[in-house]
Amino acid sequence: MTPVANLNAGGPGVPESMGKGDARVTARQLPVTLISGFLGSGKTTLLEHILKSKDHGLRIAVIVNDMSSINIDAALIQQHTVSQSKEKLIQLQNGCICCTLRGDLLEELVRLARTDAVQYVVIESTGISEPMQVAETFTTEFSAAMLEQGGAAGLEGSAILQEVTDMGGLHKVARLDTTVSVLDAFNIFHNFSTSEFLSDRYGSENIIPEDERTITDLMVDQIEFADVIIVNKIDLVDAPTKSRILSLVRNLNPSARVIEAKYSKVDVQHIINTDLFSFEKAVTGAGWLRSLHELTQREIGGKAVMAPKPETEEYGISSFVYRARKPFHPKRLFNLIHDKFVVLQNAGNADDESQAEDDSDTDSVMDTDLTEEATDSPISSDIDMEDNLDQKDFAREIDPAEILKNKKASLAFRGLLRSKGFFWLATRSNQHGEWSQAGAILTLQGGGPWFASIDRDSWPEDRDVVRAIEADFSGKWGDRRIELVMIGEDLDQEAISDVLDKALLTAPEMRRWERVMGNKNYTVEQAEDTLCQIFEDGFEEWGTIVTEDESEGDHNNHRH
Ligand SMILES: Nc1nc2c(ncn2[C@@H]2O[C@H](COP(=O)(O)OP(=O)(O)OP(=O)(O)O)[C@@H](O)[C@H]2O)c(=O)[nH]1
Repeated sequence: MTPVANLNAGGPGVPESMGKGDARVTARQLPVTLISGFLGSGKTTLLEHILKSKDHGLRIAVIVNDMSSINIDAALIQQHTVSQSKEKLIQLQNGCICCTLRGDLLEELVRLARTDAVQYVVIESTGISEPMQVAETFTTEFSAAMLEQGGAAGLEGSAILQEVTDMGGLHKVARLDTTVSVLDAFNIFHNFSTSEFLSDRYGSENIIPEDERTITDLMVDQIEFADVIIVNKIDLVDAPTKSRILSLVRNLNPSARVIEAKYSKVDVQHIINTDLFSFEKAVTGAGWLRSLHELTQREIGGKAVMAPKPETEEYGISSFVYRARKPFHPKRLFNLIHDKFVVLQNAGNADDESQAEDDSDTDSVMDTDLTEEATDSPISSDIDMEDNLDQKDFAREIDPAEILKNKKASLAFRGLLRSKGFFWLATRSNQHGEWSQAGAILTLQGGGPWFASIDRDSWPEDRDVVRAIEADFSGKWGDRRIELVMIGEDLDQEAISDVLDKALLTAPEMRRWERVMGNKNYTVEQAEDTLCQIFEDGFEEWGTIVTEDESEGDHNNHRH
């Protein structure tokens, strides 16, 4: 790395104190801008633009994955510094596949922070990384967890990890200032209508087998997480498409600064030293999801509905919240979604063995004598027989091309680009399900417990939080409910609500559900077993409930 002359005194990188006598103490926090974006979206073009720009007046160190891709001329090197690092996919214990910064990058950041040579760092992350996971690298918890698992994960540079942990985490020496996502305007809508996995597009040599992420999911992550979104290659789309894109991006991330660009030419002041990044904001989920709690009453289609404050309803992009205080019938939900979405279950927690066990468990439940509740009246009388599917149908595989066709042909779902929230399944009365759909891919997995199903002693202590929880309670079943935010183009709210309503328990089924849940002779397990016999449930097991404490820092577990 080349130290550079002409220090710009007084910039953000100037150390407050260099911790005399102890090389490990570093008082300054080196500000960092993290650039994400799909391959070919214009990240390298942006880096070159930043390096050439005189507007920031800073000496910047750029950390890239592939040095050959950046066209660095001698003049740029003189003013700045470029180093290379590789990100590496590792599997964390919680099953999450994280594209994280390797030890050598940590080392590089610590080293840069200790010198006066640079005042700012820009990291170009690979096209396949989720910015949230790179951002997590800047937390104390991450350094500690990585240190513990360093050996197993094959992580190099554990000496520096130890040092970073001792210092209290990377954030003591480096500060994430801004996260930027570069979007390729030409491809954005295409990326919403594909069922491709990353490995389909980028090949198995670049993507490890455990990586089950899809193109659409990754793009949505990159949009929803960013402080600044650069809609690049705007020259390649016509004016109406540009308006649709900007409207979609604003709906997906209302709090981001959205900038249109050609060849990534943006005012660098908008992406350097903005102080926009907040880890707290990032972990509480996408802006539009937070807006669940900032609802306004609006009139849509002649009906008064609660919906998030719309950023725009222009250009046909809009959003609304689907809500229900009844659970889904598992099989009817499955019938509704299985041929219109590629349904991924327990993403990142793939455990085929436990699934095999679960299957045998289900069989044994079916073989045992029905419990008292289940036998005291004919089960089928409450169920619409037309909806009955064989157990094996839950495992029916449909060609993704057919799924895409079906989704396009579905009045309810054809315009749906993104939906997210939580749901209540009749057979899983103590745990909420997490729903996240992006384009053709719908990911379903188990979340935390319903607060109504746990002792108040186990609730968070913070009064405001308790008040918020209580505000979600309604009637006998507490906070059990369905809340799904839908974002899309020319959304037919009535059609969506109608098909989802039809997947809920009917009134007689609900009475039956309530009888089982109200039966004091049942343990929790017996009640669930009984419900499983009444309402066929072939979805994969959700596994044990993750409590709020355990899931801290787990970006997938946005409860509110
Ligand atoms: N038409 C057009 N082309 C652009 C624009 N921005 C970048 N490009 C071109 O798109 C191609 C990819 O740009 P890069 O900057 O290399 O993209 P990247 O995101 O760094 O790509 P990877 O390094 O592969 O991840 C290059 O040929 C650029 O010249 C733009 O705004 N309009």
